[in-house]
This record gives sequence, structure tokens and C-alpha cells, in this order.
Amino acid sequence: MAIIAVRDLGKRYGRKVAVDSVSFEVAEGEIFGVLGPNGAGKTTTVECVSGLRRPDRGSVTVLGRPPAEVRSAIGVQLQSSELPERMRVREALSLFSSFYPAPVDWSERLGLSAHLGVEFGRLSGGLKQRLSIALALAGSPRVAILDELTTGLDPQARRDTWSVIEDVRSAGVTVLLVTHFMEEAERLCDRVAVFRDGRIAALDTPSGLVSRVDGATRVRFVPSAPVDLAALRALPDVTDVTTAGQQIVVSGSEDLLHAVTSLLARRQVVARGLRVDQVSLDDAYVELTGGSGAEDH
Ligand SMILES: Nc1ncnc2c1ncn2[C@@H]1O[C@H](COP(=O)(O)OP(=O)(O)OP(=O)(O)O)[C@@H](O)[C@H]1O
Repeated sequence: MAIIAVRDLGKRYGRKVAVDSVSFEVAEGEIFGVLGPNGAGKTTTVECVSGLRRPDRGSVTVLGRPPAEVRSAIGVQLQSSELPERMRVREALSLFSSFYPAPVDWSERLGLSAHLGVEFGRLSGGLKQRLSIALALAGSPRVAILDELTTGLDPQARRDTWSVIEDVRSAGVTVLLVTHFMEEAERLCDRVAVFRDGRIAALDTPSGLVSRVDGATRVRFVPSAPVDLAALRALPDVTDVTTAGQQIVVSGSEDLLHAVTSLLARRQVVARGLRVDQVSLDDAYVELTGGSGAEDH
């Protein structure tokens, strides 16, 4: 069942169209990625899902109801969440707990127990993010909205935060994750919506996005005997055949390897130094967003 349903969402700021005709559904228990360059409409979209912004057009439902009616089911960690510098971790947790009838303490699971007496201003970037997740989850929401959680973190803190997000999902929470990082989307997300100019340019699993790129798979080899390149080009899975010295490079869809090796076997040609490369989600992203920088933060 779809826990989040967005249909034909539209939002303008004055004359600026921030989001235009955006539709998607998120299934319960998914980690759903929202990806795209700066200004593509990601934050506006998730703010409409969280009920913080009212759409101009279209509809958003969470658990089948407008977000404003199910506030306690939605935990929000937004990009610029800052706390007073002198507020201690313990104080922040107890303040947020006081908002809810049945608060849940995530501090132990998120590795914050040893830092309860530390002031917010003295926490590392990774611990600040853990605290912001703990605060977003204090009301035991069914959906967590996490916006650019790992921007500005060092690689280790980013990896630690990823395992925290996996723990959150394991606890049964559906996650809507805004990110600029391909590696993060590939590692965590079940499906990803790639935003471009206020619209969804593609929506698929990370591997599905990769396979949309023309020539997503490349097979390279040196043939033991001359091969008819036209026969390779005629294979249904092949989009391109080039040569580099003695090496032949065949590009095409995922089933390419089987098609190429079968043809070579029939002609009793051995493929020496055979290598298969796959384009990365980075390549797919650049193609889908028209070459916009993915990691320009
Ligand atoms: N409050 C606002 N008033 C006017 N324009 C806005 C406002 N918020 C966003 N915009 C504009 O709307 C467009 C979409 O912004 P949004 O923040 O949703 O994009 P984004 O994909 O989240 O970008 P980023 O990755 O930089 O956070 C941008 O052109 C932005 O400048």
C-alpha cells in the first residue's frame, strides 16, 4: 500500500515555478530517494509532503489523509534545523519528547547516550545529524523525511549516518530521503525520483536508472581471430561497436554479454582479456539531468 501519494503537485513562488506536475507514490517500508541538482524542486516537494507548505495544485496524502491531519505520523528533519548552541543533547530530547503523547527515545539506538550532557554547539557534524534524526523520530512517526542529511559530513560520518538510516527503516519507518549524493542513493534507496527543473525526469530503482542509459553495458575483448563487426552490430542488444587497436568495444543493454559471447562461440573465436563495465549511477544522473553537477555543495 502507498503510504505517501503525490498527484500532479504544483507550487510557485511568485512567478517562479518551483514544482510542476510531480506525481509519485512511496510504499510502506521503502527508502525513497529524491535526487536532483540545486533548485530542482526537491525541498519544496518534501515540504508539501510534510505539510509545511501548501501546494498550489494537485494533492498530497500520507496514510490516505492530507499531511496536516496526520502530523504526528510524519517526522521531519529539515535542511537547516539548528538548535541553540548551549542546549544540551538531553534538554533537546526532552523538549521534543514533551510535544508528543507517547514519545520514543532513540538516543541509545542512535549512539547518543554517551553525549547527553554535551551542548549542541560542541557536537561534531555527525552527532548533530544523529540528534536531528532522534528529534525527528521522537514522536514515533510512520514516515521520516530527511533532507540532505549527510551534506557537509566527512566520509566516515556519512557512512555511520547511512547505517543509522538503515536502522530507522528496520524499525518499520518509511524514509523519504533528499540527497545530492549518488553513492548514498545507490547504497540506501529502493527507488529514486530524479528531479529536473521542478519535474521528475526519471523514477526507478538505482539499477533501473543505470540501465536506461544508452550503451549502459560495455564489453571489451581482443578476438583470437578476425570478427565481422557488422554481425556484432546486428545483435539486438547492441547499440554501438568500436575498435581501439586490437580491442573491440561493444556497447549495449544488460543482456549484451550473453549475446556477444554466444556469437563468438558460434564462430569459434575466443574473447581474450574480456572485461565488462557498467555505467555508474553518476553517469545515469548526469544524462537524466542534462549534465547538471551532482555534488556541487
Ligand atoms: N521561499 C521561496 N521563495 C522564492 N523562491 C523559492 C523559495 N524556495 C525555493 N525557491 C525557488 O524554487 C526553486 C526550487 O527550490 P527548492 O529549494 O525546492 O529546490 P531544491 O531542489 O531543494 O534545491 P537545493 O538542492 O538547493 O535545496 C528554486 O529555484 C528556488 O530558488
